[in-house]
Amino acid sequence: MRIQKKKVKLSCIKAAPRTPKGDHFMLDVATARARILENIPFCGQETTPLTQACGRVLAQDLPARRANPPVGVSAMDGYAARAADTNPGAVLRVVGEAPAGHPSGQTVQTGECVRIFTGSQIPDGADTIIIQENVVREGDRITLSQPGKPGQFIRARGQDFDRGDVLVRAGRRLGARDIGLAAAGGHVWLPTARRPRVGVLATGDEITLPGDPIAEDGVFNSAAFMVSAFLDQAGAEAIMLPVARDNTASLAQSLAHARQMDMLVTIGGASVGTYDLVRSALDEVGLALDFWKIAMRPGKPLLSGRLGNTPVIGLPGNPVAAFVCSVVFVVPAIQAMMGMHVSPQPQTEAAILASAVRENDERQDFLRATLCEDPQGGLPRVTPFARQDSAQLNILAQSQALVLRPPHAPAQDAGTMCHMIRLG
Ligand SMILES: Nc1nc2c(c(=O)[nH]1)N[C@H]1C(S)=C(S)[C@@H](COP(=O)(O)OP(=O)(O)OC[C@H]3O[C@@H](n4cnc5c(N)ncnc54)[C@H](O)[C@@H]3O)O[C@H]1N2
Ligand code: MOO
Repeated sequence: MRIQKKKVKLSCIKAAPRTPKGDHFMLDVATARARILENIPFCGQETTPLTQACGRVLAQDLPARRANPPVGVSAMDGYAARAADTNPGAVLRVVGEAPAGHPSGQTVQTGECVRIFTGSQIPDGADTIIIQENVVREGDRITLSQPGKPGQFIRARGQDFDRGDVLVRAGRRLGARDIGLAAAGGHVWLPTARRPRVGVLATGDEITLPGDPIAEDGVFNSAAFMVSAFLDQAGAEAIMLPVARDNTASLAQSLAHARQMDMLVTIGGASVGTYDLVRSALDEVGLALDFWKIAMRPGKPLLSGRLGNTPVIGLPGNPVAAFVCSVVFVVPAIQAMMGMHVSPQPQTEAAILASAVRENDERQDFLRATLCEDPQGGLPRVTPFARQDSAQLNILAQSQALVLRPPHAPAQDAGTMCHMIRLG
């Protein structure tokens, strides 16, 4: 299968949100995610050397260029013989030797054998391997103490895979084992999806680069570093843009380069304050807005749209909200852009609540939680942190899971089941 450049359904993107319900309307999380994913174009492919392909996404099915093993080979050090000759006590004549990589070229006749090693090609006529521990050798004779069964210790040609077999499917993010398999199949260059170039644009007058002099009320740019690291980890090439200030001129200057990116992610300035200007600045440069505001905590002022062909996701400025929205929306969008299969619903796991939770309001909650595996193999137990403020990075960093709570979920006691997303 070759990944086709996905036709973008531009019809879905209109100059105005598809939900003309006013600025108080919040789209549900599942619909927001599905709408982001349905408008993601494939980022294109390139050829990558095998040595640099780990972590990249395969863009075409990879057929084996030859069988593995390419010929029948021995799985042990010993003697290749005819099984019919190998009764215990039988004496065979050693007529040759076949080190791995040096086939003997002989045909084993009745009463004969060939000295053989692990990985050596099986000589014609032989159909069994007698391991060397089960023979006594004197000169060019061996005396057998064990019989040999046909096929014993022989790896048949193509036992692992045949020529033309698909080794790795398009859309798979390659791990070390896939690299080994591709190498075994004779590939040294792989067709991979390009790493999507994602512009990460933090905004705000208070936002300062770590290391720079900082005002008393200044805030270090944690969110852009965190989101960029997370996107790099997911296979993208995050490009951290200079921080835009809270004025339309600065935002317009930063957004001028956005169309050269495969995706633009803004951070902050997404809410309703006087200086939350990201949406209006994006409007100025021609954003086709799909939606703004979702029923999610953290993450309410999330924005999605398109600048020309470049998908734009506007993340809330609170760093925890920016990260959780990256888990639920941005990384899946990057994965879809690289041709990976992404489910419209976030992949969750069942877990047991280790502490009680309150009833929920209209926003779907993603509670930061610690996780404890059950040594008996039952469901893991999750404990949401008491403090769920979306500015608390320390708690986010200690979290191992996000516990999902649907809108209007009733209060739940400790010991009841819930669903969670495991954090890596
Ligand atoms: N009246 C209302 N106020 C707010 C609402 C609302 O619905 N009505 N929503 C709240 C929610 S929810 C969120 S989330 C925030 C998001 O606001 P913005 O996206 O406009 O973000 P900012 O105001 O720019 O920043 C919020 C907060 O995060 C800090 N920040 C911003 N960028 C970064 C960064 N790159 N690294 C670290 N920290 C960052 C910023 O200093 C603020 O403290 O709005 C609520 N308000
Ligand atoms: O998205 Mo906000 O972080 O709920 O505060």
